Amino acid sequence: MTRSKTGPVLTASDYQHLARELVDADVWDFIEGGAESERTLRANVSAFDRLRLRPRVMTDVSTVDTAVSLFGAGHRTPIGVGPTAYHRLVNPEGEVATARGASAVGALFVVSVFASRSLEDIAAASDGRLWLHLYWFRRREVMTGLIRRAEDAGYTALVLTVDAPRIGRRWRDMRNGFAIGGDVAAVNIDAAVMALTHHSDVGHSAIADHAAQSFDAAVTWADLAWLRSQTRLPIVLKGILTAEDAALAVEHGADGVVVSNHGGRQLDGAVASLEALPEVVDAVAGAIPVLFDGGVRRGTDALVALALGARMVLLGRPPLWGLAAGGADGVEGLLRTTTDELAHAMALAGRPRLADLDRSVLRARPGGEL
Ligand SMILES: Cc1cc2nc3c(=O)[nH]c(=O)nc-3n(C[C@H](O)[C@H](O)[C@H](O)COP(=O)(O)O)c2cc1C
Ligand SMILES: CC(C)CC(=O)C(=O)O
Repeated sequence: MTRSKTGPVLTASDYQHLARELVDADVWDFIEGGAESERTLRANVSAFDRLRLRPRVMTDVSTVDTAVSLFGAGHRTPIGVGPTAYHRLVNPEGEVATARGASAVGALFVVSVFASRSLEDIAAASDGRLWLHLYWFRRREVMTGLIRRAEDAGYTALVLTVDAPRIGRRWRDMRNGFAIGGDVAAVNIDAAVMALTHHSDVGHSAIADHAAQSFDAAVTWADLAWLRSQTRLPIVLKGILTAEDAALAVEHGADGVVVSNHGGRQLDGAVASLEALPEVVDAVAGAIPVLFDGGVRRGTDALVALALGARMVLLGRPPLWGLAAGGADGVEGLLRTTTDELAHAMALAGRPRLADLDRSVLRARPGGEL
């Protein structure tokens, strides 16, 4: 077990405290921060406090099964690593260490298009549960090149993030003049395309300036047909928060959606992820899997999202805390801890299989709503 100066590392919050000591202040702000006044960032976490669990008893919980399959592939836990950019900001091995940690627990790892290690090196370190995340670049050949490489390296799905036609106004990054430091880079994309990300200018976020230059903000639902024509891999849309968009995603042939507000980093004031989950699940009505991210910090949070209809839960910041605190072992420890907490909660809630998790597990606190 990992130990810190103050005792054993038992929870995601313990990893967070360890990581904070080790990460440069501007990088810490980049990781922890959200858009503008960070209302949505806070709401993502506090939304879980409004629900209570309704445990059932005497249901034989002698074995608890957390295995789940998606698009024909098995995962040992429904808790995966969501796409986050530039893992080398917190550990020299970067995404290669993350892949090793995720593989050790049989968890999905969604690799960011802004990964700081090559897609091929990450694949070589993984036991194969990898998806590739994409933004929609103005230069579509950047996307097609990445898709070919991901297919060749054995990535099994694409995650297109649709909530970032531009990057949210992240005041911390703007004040810090945050830019990506010299020896860290988005190595899977042509350096000329990424040049602006290294340009520090107080009052500006370099990653926001880069996105304004290179992301295609004109994309509409009709464009999805082009992406569909480029690959046979399942396409999952990340950043869906409404029933309307969930229905459009199904109509336009998406293979899955991720209910997400990008960890409160895009539209400040947007609905908390957890609040949006029921309407998206209802609108999709079982047609495609619904995944979830935002504010999951404990196994019981994952249990709540799964009970509301998520098939899988992704973590954004917590794996970065694990990676900063302990490299591959830290990622493994963080994911194992959170999965163990989930299994424990399933046993004590009297629901030993993921299929047993439904809305009957939950009730709103008095005065609240589901
Ligand atoms: C440092 C950092 C980098 C991120 N990079 C990306 C990214 O490249 N693409 C993306 O779709 N989402 C990105 N996200 C958002 C996460 O995928 C995820 O939606 C969010 O962090 C989930 O919330 P959580 O941190 O509360 O778990 C990033 C988040 C953080 C904290
Ligand atoms: C480099 C950024 C554009 C990655 C991202 O999506 C984020 O920081 O939230």
